[in-house]
Amino acid sequence: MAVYTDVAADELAEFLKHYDIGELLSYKGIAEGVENSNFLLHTTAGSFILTLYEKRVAKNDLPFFLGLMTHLASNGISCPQPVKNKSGEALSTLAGRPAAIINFLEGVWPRKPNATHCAGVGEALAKMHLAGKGFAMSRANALSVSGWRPLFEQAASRADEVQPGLRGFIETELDYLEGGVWPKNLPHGVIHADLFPDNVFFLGDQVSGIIDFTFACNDLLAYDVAICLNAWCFESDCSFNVTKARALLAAYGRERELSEAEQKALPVLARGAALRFLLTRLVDFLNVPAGALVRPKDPLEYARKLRFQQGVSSMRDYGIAASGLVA
Ligand SMILES: Nc1ncnc2c1ncn2[C@@H]1O[C@H](COP(=O)(O)OP(=O)(O)OP(=O)(O)O)[C@@H](O)[C@H]1O
Ligand SMILES: N[C@@H](CCO)C(=O)O
Repeated sequence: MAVYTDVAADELAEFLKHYDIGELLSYKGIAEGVENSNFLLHTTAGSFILTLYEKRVAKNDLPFFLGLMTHLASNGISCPQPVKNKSGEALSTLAGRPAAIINFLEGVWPRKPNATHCAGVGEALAKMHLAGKGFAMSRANALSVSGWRPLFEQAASRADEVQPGLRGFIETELDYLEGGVWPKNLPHGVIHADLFPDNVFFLGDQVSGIIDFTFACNDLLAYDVAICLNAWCFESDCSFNVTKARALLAAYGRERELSEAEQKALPVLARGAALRFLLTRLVDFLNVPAGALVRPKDPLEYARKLRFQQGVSSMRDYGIAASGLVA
C-alpha cells in the first residue's frame, strides 16, 4: 500500500466512534504497496489496518472484495476480516474515499523468497482456489487481455523514456496476445490476481495468511498460478529459478491438480501476466501523484520477465517435467 490520501487525527478519531474497536492510541501511514492508502491503527482494542480505496478500485467492487475475505475465512483460509461498524457495514467513507477497516494479520512477508516459501505460496494459492468455490458474487477481471491496450495507451507516448524501444516491444506483445492465443476453456473460479510476496505473510516457514484482495476476480485459475510463477520464481537479476518453480507447482498440484491443458497454457498465461504487471507499473511509474507517499515499482523488471517467457513454449522449456508437478 501507500498513502495518497491523508487523514487527520481528529477526523480519524471521529470516524472510529462508529466502530466498536476502542479508542485510537496511534496511527501511521504504511509506505509499502502502491495501490491504496493504508494506515496501521493502534487502539485500546488492538491493531487494525485502515484502507482508503484509490484510483484502480471501483466502489461497486468493494462488496466483492470484502465479501470474499469473509467467505474465504469461513472456508479455512487465513486472511484479514473486515470489521463492521455499529450499523453493521464493512464499507464506509473517510476523507472522501471509500474506506474499510480490517483486522491485523500476524506475520512477515518474505523479502527474499526461497523454495520453501514458494511451496508455501503454491499450497496457499491452491487452497484459496478450492475455498473460492461457492462464493456467490462474481467480478470480471478488468485487467485481463481486453484491459491491457487501454493501459498501454495511457503510457505509450512516454514508454521509450523508460527504455528505448519499450513502446514497440509492448505493442508487438499486445498484438500477439490479442491475436487469439489466449486460452478460453480452462477451469475458472475466484483468483487473487496479485499474490506477490508482499501479499503473503509467513511465521517461520509457514504461511500465516494472505492479504490484499483488491484485484481478486473470476478468471482462469491457471492465470493466478502464472502470476505467482513470475512473482516468486525469478532471482533479483531476473533469471528464472526452476527449483522455486518446481516447489511452487508441486505444492499447488498436491492440493489441486493442474490439468494437462492448464500446464500447456502456462507459458502463454505467464506472458500475459508479465505484460499485465509491466503495463500497470509503467503507467504508475509515469504518473506518480505529487505529494504521494509511494515507491513506484520497476516496470523493467517485468519487461525482463516477459522476455524470458517469450522464449518458453512448454513446461519442458522451464525445465519441468509433468511428473515434477505431483512430487
Ligand atoms: N491485514 C493486515 N495485517 C497486517 N499488515 C497489513 C495488513 N494489510 C496490509 N498490511 C500491511 O500493508 C502493506 C501493504 O498492503 P497491501 O499489499 O494490501 O497494499 P496495496 O496498496 O494494495 O499494495 P500492492 O497492491 O502494491 O501489493 C503490507 O505489505 C503490510 O505491511
Ligand atoms: N503487485 C503489483 C502491485 C499491485 O498491483 C506489482 O508488483 O506490480
